Amino acid sequence: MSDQATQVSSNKEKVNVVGTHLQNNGYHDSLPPYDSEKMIKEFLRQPPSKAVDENLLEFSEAMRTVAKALRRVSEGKASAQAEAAEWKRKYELEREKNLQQKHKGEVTEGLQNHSDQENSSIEQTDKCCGKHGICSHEVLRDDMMVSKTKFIHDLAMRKAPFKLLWGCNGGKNGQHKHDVVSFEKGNITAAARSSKQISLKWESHPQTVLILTKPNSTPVRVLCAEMVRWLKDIKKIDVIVEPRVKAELLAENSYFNFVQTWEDDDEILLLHTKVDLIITLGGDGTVLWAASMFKGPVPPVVPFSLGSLGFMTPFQSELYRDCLDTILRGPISITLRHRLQCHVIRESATDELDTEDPILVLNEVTIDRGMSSYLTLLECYCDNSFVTCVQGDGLILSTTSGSTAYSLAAGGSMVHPQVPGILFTPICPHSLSFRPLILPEHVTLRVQVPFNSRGHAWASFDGKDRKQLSAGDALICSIAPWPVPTACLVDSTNDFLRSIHEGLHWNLRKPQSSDGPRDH
Ligand SMILES: NC(=O)c1ccc[n+]([C@@H]2O[C@H](COP(=O)([O-])OP(=O)(O)OC[C@H]3O[C@@H](n4cnc5c(N)ncnc54)[C@H](O)[C@@H]3O)[C@@H](O)[C@H]2O)c1
Ligand SMILES: Nc1ncnc2c1ncn2[C@@H]1O[C@H](COP(=O)(O)OP(=O)(O)OP(=O)(O)O)[C@@H](O)[C@H]1O
Repeated sequence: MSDQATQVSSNKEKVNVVGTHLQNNGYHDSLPPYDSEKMIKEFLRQPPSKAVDENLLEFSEAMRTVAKALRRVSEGKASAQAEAAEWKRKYELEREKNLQQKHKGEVTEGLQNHSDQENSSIEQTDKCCGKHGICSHEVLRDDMMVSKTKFIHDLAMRKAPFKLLWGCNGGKNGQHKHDVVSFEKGNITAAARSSKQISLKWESHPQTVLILTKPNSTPVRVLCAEMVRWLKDIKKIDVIVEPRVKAELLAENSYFNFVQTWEDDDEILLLHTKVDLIITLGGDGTVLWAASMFKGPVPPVVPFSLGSLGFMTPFQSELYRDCLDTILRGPISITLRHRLQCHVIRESATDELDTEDPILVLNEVTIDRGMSSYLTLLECYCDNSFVTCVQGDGLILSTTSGSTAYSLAAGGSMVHPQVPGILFTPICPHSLSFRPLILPEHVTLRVQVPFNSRGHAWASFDGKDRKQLSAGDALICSIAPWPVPTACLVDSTNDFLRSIHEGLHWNLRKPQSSDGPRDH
């Protein structure tokens, strides 16, 4: 189209818009018959009418006001939803705490004759938390859930208690540091952070291990059978496996009759009350699988590598005896991997708390266009502020552990898993300036499919469990109160750097030789 033709066409659109507006406002008589090509050309040849210009200005001002009002309404809704999610999270934490206290009461009452050692370890824990306030007992203590029946109560009593300690450099007597910022004589100084390497110290011997395995793999099946024998015969440890694995073991040999499993999926909800340690045999997907089985607190995970990349699986399967010996003795360095807690809120929900069951992800939640060939349109809010509208293939909300997975492939940064934060990474955005963001861990994010979206969006959780999001549906996402503690081979930092060097060959380049030109 020539420039002139383009100009005429755009003028025609302008006249149509103005014409409609003026007509709607009762200006019938002053209007040119805007459906006639000839009259339009005539109209355009006339010098601009002051009345039309003023009306156009008034009209665009009105549109801007409407847009602002709509944005304010959306932000208000986002804020209300974020607040509701936050209250729900606080309520869940408070409930857990109360249950734990109630349980502690029951334990003390029922165990007056219990060994002094056991009682003193509980006291020590209270001291630790009370004194330093940052010990993770509140979240991770193994006996935290209430046992309503004697059965569960007994199981919980068999769990090996442990302590989590922050490594401190320079702190006197292992004193933990609280202040992030100190204020002395008007000078603001960042105090040394206490969140160094976390170590886990058993207070009694672990007694029960849950082994989770990648399906359909002969090496995994062979190793699993060998490990179960070793744990039972040499270490005298009880073993729990999935029903599928128990069937495989029994098909091999009736010796494995002692291995425990569950019959009903509801029993999975109570596993954390009796499992001291989880062992995974597989790749990163098996660690994700293990995490997904625990909707609340997660026992420490020891991931053995029987996959291809193994970002979260630092332990070599051939050396399992030495590794497990060290881990069962303790103390062990662990990485507390944060998870995201995701709620889908349907447009049809009657109130903001009327959500589907929350889903916890260790890597990421992805909202994409699924089978749709249209651009995804997603409105994003952070707490009560509008972030942006995503127009592209979708959006990834990732944990820092997931930063080396899908988010990395979509151009996000790699982040040390111990850094608390949420990665906001677009997938193929149709915009040149949409760079990925990293947001602080305390925010609540809301991603909504607006009513003018051309298609549905699809949310998937650690690459699984796809849910359709229709216009008006929203996904609310915040850091979950229950991290996944994974055992380190060396420590968090060493393991992370090793995984990006070995897994991704990060910044691998042939070294340049020293011969050739030099600065003098
Ligand atoms: N384009 C992509 O890179 C892409 C696409 C879809 C899914 N994924 C990832 O796959 C994950 C699901 O894993 P799966 O094993 O069940 O599926 P899968 O069997 O398809 O394996 C996906 C690959 O991602 C790797 N991976 C998983 N978590 C990782 C992590 N935290 N850091 C580095 N690499 C990681 C695995 O080692 C594996 O090689 C999803 O959470 C998502 O992050 C990646
Ligand atoms: N116990 C399990 N039950 C059902 N599915 C599982 C189980 N463990 C793992 N999976 C699934 O099997 C798939 C492959 O597992 P995993 O990623 O551990 O092995 P891999 O693909 O061989 O290794 P890598 O991811 O390192 O390439 C994943 O999608 C995971 O969700």
